[in-house]
Amino acid sequence: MKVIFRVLRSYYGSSILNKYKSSSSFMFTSYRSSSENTEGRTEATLKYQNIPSENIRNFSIIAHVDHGKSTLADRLLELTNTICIEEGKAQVLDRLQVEKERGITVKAQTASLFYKSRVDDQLYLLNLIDTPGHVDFSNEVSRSLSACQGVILLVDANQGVQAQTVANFYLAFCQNLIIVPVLNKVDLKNANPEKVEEQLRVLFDIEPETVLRISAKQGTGVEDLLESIVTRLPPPVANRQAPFKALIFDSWFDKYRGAVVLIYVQDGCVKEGDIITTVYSQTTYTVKNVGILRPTEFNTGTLVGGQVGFLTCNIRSAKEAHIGDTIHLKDEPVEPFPGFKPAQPMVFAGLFPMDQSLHMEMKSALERLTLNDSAVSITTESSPALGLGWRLGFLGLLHLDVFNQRLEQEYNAQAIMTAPSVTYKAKVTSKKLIEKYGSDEFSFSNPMDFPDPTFTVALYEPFILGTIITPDEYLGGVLSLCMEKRGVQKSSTNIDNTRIMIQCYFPLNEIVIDFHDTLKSITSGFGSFSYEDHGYELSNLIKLNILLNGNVVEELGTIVHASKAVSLGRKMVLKLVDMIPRQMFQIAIQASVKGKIIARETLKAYRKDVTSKLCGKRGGDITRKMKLIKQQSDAKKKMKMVGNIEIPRDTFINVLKR
Ligand SMILES: Nc1nc2c(ncn2[C@@H]2O[C@H](COP(=O)(O)OP(=O)(O)OP(=O)(O)O)[C@@H](O)[C@H]2O)c(=O)[nH]1
Repeated sequence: MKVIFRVLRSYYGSSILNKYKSSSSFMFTSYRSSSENTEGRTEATLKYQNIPSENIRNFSIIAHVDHGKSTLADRLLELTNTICIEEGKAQVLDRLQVEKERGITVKAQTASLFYKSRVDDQLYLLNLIDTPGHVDFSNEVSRSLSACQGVILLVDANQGVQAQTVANFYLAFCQNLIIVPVLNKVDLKNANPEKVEEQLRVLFDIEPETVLRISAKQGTGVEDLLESIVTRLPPPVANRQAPFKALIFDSWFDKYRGAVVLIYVQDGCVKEGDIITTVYSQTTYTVKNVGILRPTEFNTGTLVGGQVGFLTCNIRSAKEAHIGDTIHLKDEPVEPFPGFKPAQPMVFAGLFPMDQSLHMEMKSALERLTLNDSAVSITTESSPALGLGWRLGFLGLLHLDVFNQRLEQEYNAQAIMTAPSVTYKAKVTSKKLIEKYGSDEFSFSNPMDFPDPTFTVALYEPFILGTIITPDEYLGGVLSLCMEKRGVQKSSTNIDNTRIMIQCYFPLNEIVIDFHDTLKSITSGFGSFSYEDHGYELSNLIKLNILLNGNVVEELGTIVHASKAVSLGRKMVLKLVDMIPRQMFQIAIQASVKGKIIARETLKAYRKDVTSKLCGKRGGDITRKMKLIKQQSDAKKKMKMVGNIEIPRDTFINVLKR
């Protein structure tokens, strides 16, 4: 997936560069204070290349959302004189507008820092990869980790271990990375480092004496952390004499230079002008630029074993820059890296232009945005009510929301996004469907593709394993919420004397819309949630249809578990009565399952004569009459005719919102 929010690099580039005027007294002062000076650059480049792989540390900071990763990254960049942060301008690695507005990291960013150890007086190259904390972007985390030998596990000393801390710990642990546990925000009045150390001991077997305490905001303890990175994390294992072998672990699109790929060089060396081949796509390119990120691009002309940096080679489509692919020199093949599990979209939604005449503009905006976000899946879709559009697949709701916001902010594209749904699977006996899908088992996410029950052998829905951490006092409310969402408890663990961790299996459909928000509100903001995929399970699913005056409205159909059909049907017809404007005839609004009506409301007839109020004194003014009729006809454009019934376009989305 390539949410390449980094296209914005070009927007922020110059201002960031200005910000980075360093007042360093460190060994790179010469090149930074004279960064335009070729001699200075060459000297710096040489020093950079001469760093042996034993003096390189590739690491990530992993943590629950808001525990301070980006603030710590700022502090590390500042302390190593990589940048000079102006007051009030924090989180320099969060560059996208959405990141700045929402205060969250969406896209992992990389920065190379030079650090002179106080202990052995040697120069180290530290490659820091900042990662997003939200569960929707965990594929960014696991990708970043593949270029690392160790991680800093950052935990807020006030909030303690949260659900995403657990998920991230296991991601790093399963990749055999060395973990440096760090408690952040120790400056806070309510910080309780001893208690959080105990949680780390209970949950992860981490000895309290190995835990560092810092305040990323104030800088306390961050120098000791830099020293620990050098002493506790291992260097990469690299053979610079072997043939060149590198892993692509990230990429973004630059309209002038094509895809810019981030690589981890395991062996050998690559330089500008080299001819390289990618193993997966079997394409050959000439290397144009090679360098490191500080955190903006700094050309070094070469990258050697153990290093992390960028490379451009005129890759015209981000799809060619396959994440997880291996690069080698042409005619010098190597054993490829195992690669990554591709990002699996979990949540789907239809996207339609507000105005069908803007279809082409929307198409081009989508193409550009999905180039930079390869986790978004896209297929075309058409709906009689909403026109031509697309069906998009996202990693989660936040991903969907961020995508929608970026589409509007960066491409000025006004879209209607339908209510999110998940992908179901069906096993059928219908010859027509077997022919259509090429198998008796197929996946579908659109209720319009729900197979006829007469020819359906089985239906399956996606499940997840959810981890919830909550203070004890909210346990009752949390368990009721889990039951309401069809959760089945797997385990519960007391992580200290006030908090508990519960693991439950849930149908993804139940948690996709508002689970996280409800959990936050019933736990007064103290509960946290993260989830991982748990495959498909057999489920008693049915299709709920909505009928207007006896005609089924396909766009209002939805897939639901049989146990919830009646309550959902009731809720939908009640909402529709409020949403559909009264018309000149009575409308029967019904919900049905397998042809049986399960809920009904009636919308009374009403004729709106917009000119009636013009009777009386000003009744004869024709221009005013025309104006009102025009206003009414403009409003009608926002309506959709279904049979002879007018429905406001946004009804299709709002009725399914819970
Ligand atoms: N008091 C105090 N506040 C801190 C400290 N470190 C970070 N914060 C604050 O905590 C909030 C979250 O910090 P971020 O650095 O954005 O957290 P993050 O982990 O990068 O968040 P995501 O990118 O959304 O995952 C910000 O308001 C910071 O100013 C600290 O050491 N002390």
